[in-house]
Amino acid sequence: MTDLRLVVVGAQGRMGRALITAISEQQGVCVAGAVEREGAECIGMDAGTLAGLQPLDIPVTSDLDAALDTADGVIDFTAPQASLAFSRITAAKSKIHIIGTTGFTPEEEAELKGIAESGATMVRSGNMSLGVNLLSKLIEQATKALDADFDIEILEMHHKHKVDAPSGTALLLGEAAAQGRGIDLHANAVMSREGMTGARERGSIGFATLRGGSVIGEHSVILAGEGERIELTHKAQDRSIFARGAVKAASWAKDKPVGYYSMMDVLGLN
Ligand SMILES: NC(=O)C1=CN([C@@H]2O[C@H](COP(=O)(O)OP(=O)(O)OC[C@H]3O[C@@H](n4cnc5c(N)ncnc54)[C@H](OP(=O)(O)O)[C@@H]3O)[C@@H](O)[C@H]2O)C=CC1
Ligand SMILES: O=C(O)C1=N[C@H](C(=O)O)C[C@H](O)C1
Repeated sequence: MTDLRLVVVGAQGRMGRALITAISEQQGVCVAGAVEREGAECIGMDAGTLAGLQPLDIPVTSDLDAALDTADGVIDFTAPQASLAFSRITAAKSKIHIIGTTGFTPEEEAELKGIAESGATMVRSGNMSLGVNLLSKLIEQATKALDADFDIEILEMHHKHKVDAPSGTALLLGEAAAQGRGIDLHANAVMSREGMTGARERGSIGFATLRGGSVIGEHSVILAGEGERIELTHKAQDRSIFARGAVKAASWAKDKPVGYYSMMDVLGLN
């Protein structure tokens, strides 16, 4: 069987380089293209060299449209507006589009879903790791079993370069907690606290964000009751967990109909 041919967009980024490495290491897939923004200093450079590997004979370009002519799909960990622009291309060409980008507004998310349904086979998740997706299932079970006497608080820490908050993972875990409790996340979320906030509202879901250093990604969901506290935590130690998850999603998507899927679909956890 021929390899699944994948283009990495945002090739120069932290995740772009981890993706080139993960695709190169895995059987059944290959790097078919590497795309960066027009004018980026890495345009023309070899994708393998960019990722710190042996040369792959794939030069970085700024033209996703052309790169996709000889590829099956795209893996995209970039920025919300870039992912939206790329999705119009993947949908027009009926390709696989795996999106790890976070920080979409609810309106942008709805737009992305509509574009996917018009032609792409899209998998999008705020976290592509097996561990976080399994954790979200455990959180759903825990919040289903415990009533609102247990306060739900979600704490996350990431590296100093991260530009969106709360993280995509924190929101994903918040959705799982809300789902377990049978409530709407957005109606019950408290995204930050400052000053005379008043006492905590029963049934709300609180978020707290820390940023610093090189932390790859750490998330805790705390269920705080009277006299006891449960903490469910995931700590990412290497970006390869996200990259391997994204490659798995692309392989899974290969024979799936056009549509908008999540990592829970890929992992059979839905
Ligand atoms: N779902 C998951 O499992 C994970 C998600 N993420 C998410 O992935 C995204 C990227 O993270 P990270 O790699 O750390 O960020 P980086 O800033 O290191 O990388 C993003 C890359 O995308 C490029 N880019 C942005 N806009 C465009 C464009 N229009 N055309 C081409 N390239 C573009 C950037 O180029 P430039 O620098 O020129 O802007 C940069 O090279 C974030 O949203 C992050 O939250 C990260 C890890 C795991
Ligand atoms: O920006 C990052 O680095 C990460 N972003 C994702 C998120 O927003 O949750 C996933 C991971 O935690 C790393």
